[in-house]
Amino acid sequence: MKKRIAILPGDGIGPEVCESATKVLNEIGRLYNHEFDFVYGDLGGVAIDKTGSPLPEETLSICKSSDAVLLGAVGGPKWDTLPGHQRPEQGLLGLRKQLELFANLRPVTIYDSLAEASPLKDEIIEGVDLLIVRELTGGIYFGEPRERRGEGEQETAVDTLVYSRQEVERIVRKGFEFAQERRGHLTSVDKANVLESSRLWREIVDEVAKDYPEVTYSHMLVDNAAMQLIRNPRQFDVVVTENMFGDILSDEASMITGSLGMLPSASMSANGPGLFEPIHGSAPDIAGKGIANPLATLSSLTMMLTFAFKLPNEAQALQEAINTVLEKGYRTADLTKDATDALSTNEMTQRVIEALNEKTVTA
Ligand SMILES: NC(=O)c1ccc[n+]([C@@H]2O[C@H](COP(=O)([O-])OP(=O)(O)OC[C@H]3O[C@@H](n4cnc5c(N)ncnc54)[C@H](O)[C@@H]3O)[C@@H](O)[C@H]2O)c1
Ligand SMILES: CC(C)[C@H](C(=O)O)[C@@H](O)C(=O)O
Ligand SMILES: [Mg+2]
Repeated sequence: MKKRIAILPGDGIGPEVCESATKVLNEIGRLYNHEFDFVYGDLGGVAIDKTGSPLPEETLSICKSSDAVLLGAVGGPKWDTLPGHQRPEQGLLGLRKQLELFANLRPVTIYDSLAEASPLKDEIIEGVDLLIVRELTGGIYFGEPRERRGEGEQETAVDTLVYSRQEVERIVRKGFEFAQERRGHLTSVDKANVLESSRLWREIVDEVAKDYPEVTYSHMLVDNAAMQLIRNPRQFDVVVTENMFGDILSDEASMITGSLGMLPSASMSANGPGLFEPIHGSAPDIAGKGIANPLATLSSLTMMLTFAFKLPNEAQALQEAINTVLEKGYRTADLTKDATDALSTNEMTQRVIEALNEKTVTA
């Protein structure tokens, strides 16, 4: 199989984790006889520095003409003082919007061998397997107007939270579809006790539910959901929620697994190329040190192999390789208290490549 993959390393640790991903993809290509062609594009701060824009036209066209997009991360202190609409993060938001990536899947799976890395007790995290389905192209991230008004004591700032019926319905359907394929339970998270947009969301969930009679579902307010994720994460199968709630809850949920460096994501449109990225950011505090955990990005590759390329065997092999390195006790610094034993990004990548080879040889 021949596939073209747009690689957008971005800023901070983005290039470090993307390098890990391209090495692993090359190895999968070699072992399973696929040709993965990489086309590189600039996004975020690096793109601002080169072109003045966080999302250059060329990057967009590279993505549109590829079979899948891999993204590292964007942003960092260097660009923090730019006005909102010129920031690196706007490049990512623009890309999501332009590629119509309305459905963001963030699976939270526990690795038994990593239990000690989680701040939660073993009996709370054991067996956790949930999927956050986050709406990605609407809500307060994109509503207009977004502006500052007035000056001095009179100054105000405005963000707008808008959802159309169509935007809500298509993501809620995704939530029900995934629940149907999984354990058959959907939790819809909103703030319907306060927000009008959440009341519309709730109505639509009740309507769409009629088309999925085999799925049980419930509504949960987002503040309670934040607490329940820590109290009893096993109660969740699929969580469907709007853009900002999904952003916050997924970072929180990553700590059930032990580290933000573990959580992958896939962003899907109705038909165009999907975008695959770790949920973490550019981690300026560790950028350039070669110590970032690449496993969130490598897990995002398993999602790419599954969803974009329909290569379940290769996806499974990579997932098993990740399991193997963790079972063998290999840890990057974010996953261990004993920093002297911590592996670098490159060493962890090499261990995954070795595990892939062991599996293929013994298969
Ligand atoms: N998708 C994205 O591109 C994305 C996502 C989130 C944040 N950001 C941006 O990243 C910048 C930094 O944001 P932040 O510090 O709030 O969040 P962050 O996710 O970059 O980092 C939060 C903490 O987690 C650690 N961490 C994150 N990923 C890690 C990894 N793979 N291995 C080990 N440790 C890891 C960091 O070192 C840091 O201590 C901001 O500009 C923000 O806007 C970008
Ligand atoms: C960088 C930022 C715009 C982004 C978001 O809020 O969606 C990030 O936090 C994420 O989770 O992908
Ligand atoms: Mg986030």
